[in-house]
Parts: sequence; C-alpha cells; structure tokens
Amino acid sequence: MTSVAAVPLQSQPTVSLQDFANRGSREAARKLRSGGEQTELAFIECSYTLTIAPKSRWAKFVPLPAAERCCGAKATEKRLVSNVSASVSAGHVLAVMGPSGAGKTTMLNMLTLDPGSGNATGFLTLNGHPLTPALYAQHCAYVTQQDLLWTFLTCREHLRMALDLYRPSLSAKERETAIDDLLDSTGLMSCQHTKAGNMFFRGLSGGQKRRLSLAIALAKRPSVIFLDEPTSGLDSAASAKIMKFMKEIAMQANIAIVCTIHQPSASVFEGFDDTLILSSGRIAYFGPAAQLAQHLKGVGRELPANANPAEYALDVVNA
Ligand SMILES: Nc1ncnc2c1ncn2[C@@H]1O[C@H](COP(=O)(O)OP(=O)(O)OP(=O)(O)O)[C@@H](O)[C@H]1O
Repeated sequence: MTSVAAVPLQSQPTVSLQDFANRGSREAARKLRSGGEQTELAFIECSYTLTIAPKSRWAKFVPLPAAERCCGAKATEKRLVSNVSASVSAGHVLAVMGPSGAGKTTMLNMLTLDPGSGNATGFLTLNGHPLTPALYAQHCAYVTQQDLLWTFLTCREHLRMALDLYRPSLSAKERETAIDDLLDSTGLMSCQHTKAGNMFFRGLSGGQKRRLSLAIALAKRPSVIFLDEPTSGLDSAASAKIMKFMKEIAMQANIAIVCTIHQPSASVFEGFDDTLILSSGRIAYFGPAAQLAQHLKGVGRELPANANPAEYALDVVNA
C-alpha cells in the first residue's frame, strides 16, 4: 500500500510542519514524530479564506467578472474554515459532520485540492508526503453527491469503462475478473446487467447507484476515498446499509474513507470510526465516534437516555 504524508495546501507555503509544531500544534508534532510511516491522510491546521468582491449596483445589469465588480468598494475576506486538524488511517471511516453552513463542503473541497476561488492554507499529507495534485490523482478518488452515471450503461459496462481508464494495462480476461470482484464486493452482481437509468427511464435503485459510484472509485484502487453526502436521497435503512458496506470496504481494501454527512441516524453513526464535528468552520469535536457521548458528558452536556449521539451533538453546536 502506498503512503502519503504532509502536503502544503498553498503552492508556496510560508510555514513548515515544524513551524506548526513549534506553535503548539499537537497534530503537527505527532505527524513529525510518526515520520509518516503509517498509511494515513493527515490535515494540519487547514484554513480556508474567501475574498468576496462587493457587487456594484451596476453588476446586476452588466454581468462583469467578479474582480471588476468592486467599483472602488473594498473587498471583504471571510474565513470559512479555521485551523482544522485531523487525520484518518487506512481501514477507517472519518465522518465530517456539522449543521448546514458549518463548512463541510468547503472542508471536502480543501481535502480534494479544489479550493475554488478561495485561498486554502495548511498541510495535507498522505503517509508523510505532501498531497500534490499528481499524488492525489494517483492515490485518491472522489465520489460526488450526485451519481455521475451513464443512463444507458449497465453496472458491468460502467466498470469496464472505468477499468479501461484507470488500469489500461489489464488484459481482457484480467479486466473481466476485476469487474466480477468489484460487482461481488459491492453487492451488485444481481443487477450487473441493469442500466443506470434516470428520472424517465427506470434502472438501478438509489442505493445501487451509490454503490456503483463507489465501485467505480474502487476500480482505481485508491488509498483514500472522499465521499460527499453518501447517504443523501436514501432512506434510513438504505443509508445504514451503505455505511456498513463502506466500513467493510475500508477494512477489506485497507482504504481511508472521509465522508461528509448531514444528520446521520444512530445506526449510520455507529458505522463511523472517527468523527469531526464542525461548527461555524471550527472543530467542535474530533476523535473516535464511540467516545462522542463521553466527550459531551465531559463538557456538561450529558447525552439523554436513548438519544442519537450525532443528532444530540449537532443540537448542542447549533444552540
Ligand atoms: N462563494 C461563497 N461566498 C460566500 N460565502 C460562501 C461561499 N461559499 C460558501 N460560503 C459560506 O461558507 C459557509 C460554509 O459553507 P459550506 O457549503 O461549506 O457548508 P456546509 O456545511 O457544506 O453546508 P450544507 O450542509 O448546507 O451543504 C456557509 O456559511 C456559506 O454560506
């Protein structure tokens, strides 16, 4: 298994990992001590700032590029994510949770090296190596919130196309064996000849589409998979099933999984190893999901009997 360590998010970083450690960052110190031996994605003091150009009153009539809309007014800076440090090891699932607007999508964009029009700073490492775009392309896969599938292609055809792109060196026989393995491990063998479909043409179910998107990502044999809201649009039983399945995949294939999730049910929450709770772009909790209830008790917000820890924690940060 390949490994990656600390990666500067800025193309020209002004601070080193050691600087972060000197400034008291425990995550940076731990990262330096570990020397990047484990298979682990670490993000250290990541921040994201957006420069917002004020619109002139003419902007709504004349659609100018953002940079030209200021008309002398001062642009403002907004910090959307502030000093977030966390890590995830191979075989583990890290869930990034938080209320709407907390910065989950921004966080995921930073981790997938897509800062958009903002400025991302900090370190992102995969097994001790800076996560450059080249390393990202080689070792990471991203499953977006919307399933990007071809309506008239079957599961098997999707995977054949993915393998042709990701692993062109496979012979035809090796490719079909790899497809069988992927269909088997994602539970899609029974619908291997079903077309993806769309809103007008019935095909795979919502859960099957999510699993096919994951199978396509797995075809790349990544070390890390990022998933944006993997349970969106699914009912609670299907959500719990897909999270259980992701946990199994993480363990079987020794992959580190990072997913954003809005409001997990108790059974979905049980499938997470670690959780990062964001509140207004800052960390409210990062640690083992199983210890969230204990943490809440420690801060004087004991979990009521039979309450869902994720839901209760989100209520607490929302309050
Ligand atoms: N281009 C932008 N201009 C101004 N503010 C922005 C921009 N993009 C994001 N934001 C703000 O950044 C904050 C975080 O947004 P983000 O989409 O990351 O939240 P989220 O946790 O993913 O929310 P949701 O669960 O509703 O998708 C929000 O307050 C949002 O309004």
